[in-house]
Amino acid sequence: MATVRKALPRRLVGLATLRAVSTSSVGTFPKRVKIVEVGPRDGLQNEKNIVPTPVKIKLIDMLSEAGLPVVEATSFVSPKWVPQMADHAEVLKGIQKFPGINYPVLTPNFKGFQAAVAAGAKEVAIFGAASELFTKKNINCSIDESLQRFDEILKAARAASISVRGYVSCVLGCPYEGKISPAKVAEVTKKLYSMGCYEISLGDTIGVGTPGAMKDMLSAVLHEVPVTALAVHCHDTYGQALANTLTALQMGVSVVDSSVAGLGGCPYAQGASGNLATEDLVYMLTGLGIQTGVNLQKLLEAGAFICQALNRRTNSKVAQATCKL
Ligand SMILES: CC(C)(COP(=O)([O-])OP(=O)([O-])OC[C@H]1O[C@@H](n2cnc3c(N)ncnc32)[C@H](O)[C@@H]1OP(=O)([O-])[O-])[C@@H](O)C(=O)NCCC(=O)NCCSC(=O)C[C@@](C)(O)CC(=O)[O-]
Repeated sequence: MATVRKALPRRLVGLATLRAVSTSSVGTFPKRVKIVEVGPRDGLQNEKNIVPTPVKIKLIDMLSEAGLPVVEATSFVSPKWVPQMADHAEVLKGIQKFPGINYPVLTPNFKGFQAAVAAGAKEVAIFGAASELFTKKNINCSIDESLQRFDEILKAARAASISVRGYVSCVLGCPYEGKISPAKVAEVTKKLYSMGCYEISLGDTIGVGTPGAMKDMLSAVLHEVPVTALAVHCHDTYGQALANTLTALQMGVSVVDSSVAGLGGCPYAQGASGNLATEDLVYMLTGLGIQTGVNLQKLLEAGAFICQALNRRTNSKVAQATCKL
């Protein structure tokens, strides 16, 4: 009598069948991708209710346990502007610092930089934009003024041997100006690179981009800045984040920002939804045979932890498919 094989539970099929395949048929990809986990900062900064500091610390520790090489921990911004990040020093001091993992923090100005260094930051991130209006709304100055502030940070950081990452927001569209030209993105990115940022993350802040727009924008930026100094940071408002990221990988980018459980949004970009979910990114990269060093099971646990703490359903498709939340 033929044995009847029972179907695997649907929630297990994806993980059970997930295996690396040769990527030669789908294009050229980097062998390894560095994932910059932005959940504790970008993911939480927009939360209305203040998340208790011990929850933030536990989340970061769980993400470190999961093997993320970079976990953006918090922002040394004005608590009047972003109250959720007011506990920045306690968070940075309270987390376990795993060897080999970087914990950058956002610093909009010299005051924030000094506070970050005093709290033990070894890496900071400055954040500019390719849009005048967004820059004004987000950090209350013009693009030129922002670059002057960043230059001050970069000089002090160099003297203190602190690495500086840069962000350029609104690379595929702005909530206030609409269309942003790839040439403007390339110009601002080049300036941050020339000033000394070792890596520049190109942010689709409101998640309006499509793979074609990503290709056009990156092509312009790649004329000015080497691909090894670039990262992408895609919000998923229109469901394009994974496709846009894949396009960037095909163009040689090997650093990708993402947020556990797809949490996130910018307080000064209303309607923007969360980032690309880290779980979904790791699932895709594993399937492509691209190394990340991330333990997907532990990452799913970190996502379940923060969703429970926020009383929120996860935005990660992989987590939805594999967890009973
Ligand atoms: C830049 C400022 C401070 C200018 O804000 P301002 O009001 O022009 O600042 P100011 O220099 O006039 O100072 C006003 C008050 O803020 C204080 N202050 C001044 N600086 C700091 C500081 N660093 N830390 C703490 N306090 C600070 C300062 O001491 C003073 O206090 P008061 O005398 O009134 O008591 C403000 O606009 C700000 O904090 N903006 C941050 C906005 C933000 O965090 N946005 C989200 C991050 S960006 C993002 O999410 C996009 C990204 C990166 O993910 C990529 C993407 O998706 O595209």
